[in-house]
Amino acid sequence: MPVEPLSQKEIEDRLAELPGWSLTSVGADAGAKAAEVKLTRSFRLASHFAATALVVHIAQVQEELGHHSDLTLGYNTVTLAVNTHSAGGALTGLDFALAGRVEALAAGHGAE
Ligand SMILES: C[C@H](O)[C@H](O)[C@H]1CNC2=NC(N)=NC(=O)C2=N1
Repeated sequence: MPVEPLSQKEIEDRLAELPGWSLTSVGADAGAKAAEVKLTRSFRLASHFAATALVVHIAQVQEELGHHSDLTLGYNTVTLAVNTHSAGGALTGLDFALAGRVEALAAGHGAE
């Protein structure tokens, strides 16, 4: 099933509902490769183990949705960055659906 890119207005409206999430430009290089925009958020946790548990929980949700962020584990931080590869790297409803699911579970991990 094809997924449609969201318009700039749709992106702004959905971002307004997701405090803590922002758009970041990643992957630009000096040559041919253009920067991609990703929907991004970082969380801080109480410990490395707590951060690792959040990564596992997010991975479960990503498998359920069939949609996967770049998911980075730091010492006590977890960072997600996501766009939709099958839409050419555009932002789609799938990215915001994942962000909403992650918001709902992160609080239960004490993530800030
Ligand atoms: C078949 C499978 O669902 C697709 O390859 C999914 C997997 N996870 C994905 N994740 C992201 N971020 N974008 C995609 O287009 C994508 N496609």
